[in-house]
Amino acid sequence: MTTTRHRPPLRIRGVCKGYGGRQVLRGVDLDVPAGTLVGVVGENGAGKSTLLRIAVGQLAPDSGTVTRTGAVGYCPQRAVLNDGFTVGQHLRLFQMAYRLPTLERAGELMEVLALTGCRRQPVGELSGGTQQKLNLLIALMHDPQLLVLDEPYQGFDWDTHQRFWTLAAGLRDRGRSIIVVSHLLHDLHHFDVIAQLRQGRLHFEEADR
Ligand SMILES: Nc1ncnc2c1ncn2[C@@H]1O[C@H](COP(=O)(O)OP(=O)(O)OP(=O)(O)O)[C@@H](O)[C@H]1O
Repeated sequence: MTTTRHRPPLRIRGVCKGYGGRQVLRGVDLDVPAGTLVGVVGENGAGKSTLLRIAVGQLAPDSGTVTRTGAVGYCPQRAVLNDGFTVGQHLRLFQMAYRLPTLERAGELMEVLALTGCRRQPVGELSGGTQQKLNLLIALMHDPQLLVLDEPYQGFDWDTHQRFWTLAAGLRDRGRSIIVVSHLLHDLHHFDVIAQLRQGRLHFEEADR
């Protein structure tokens, strides 16, 4: 019998999904245990974003099951931000949504991602890479158990890109479960497990670390 104690924070079993008769996912199984950094790779259109949207519950599968335990942080491929609100207003909005007593963790992440100077700027005036930093910060600021990150570092400069990986490794070492969609070959060594999406199924390899 599977008990909650042994269940990984994310378990996906037999997930299938198609759009208008075109089958994209054909029976995906995935466990993301605590303290694991999983990379999801695959060619354009393979279904990576579809899988992540199903993993967080934003999209329903046609069949199969998804079980999650604990809080989830989701960084979508395209930032869902309001151009007219400042960075600080976004933080306060999500502080309420996540019911956080303080913005202490958000402040630490602002430092790590070099966002501190942007607090009063409206999002519509930020560069694409800076908007993406905020998109990522919003996924992390409640310190969730499960992190589901869809190409989270698009548009980051090299320094921020490196800091992202240090941050992700630190979270993994604190027992968080992390999935990252990546297109970048030089990032693969950061993963504990690489899951390649091919013809609607995941093919796994242990990463060389
Ligand atoms: N809402 C939708 N309606 C119809 N087709 C869709 C929809 N969303 C995705 N698709 C199609 O499903 C397939 C998988 O898309 P998805 O975005 O999941 O792939 P991906 O692996 O994330 O691609 P990329 O690497 O380009 O981001 C693509 O052929 C895409 O056109």
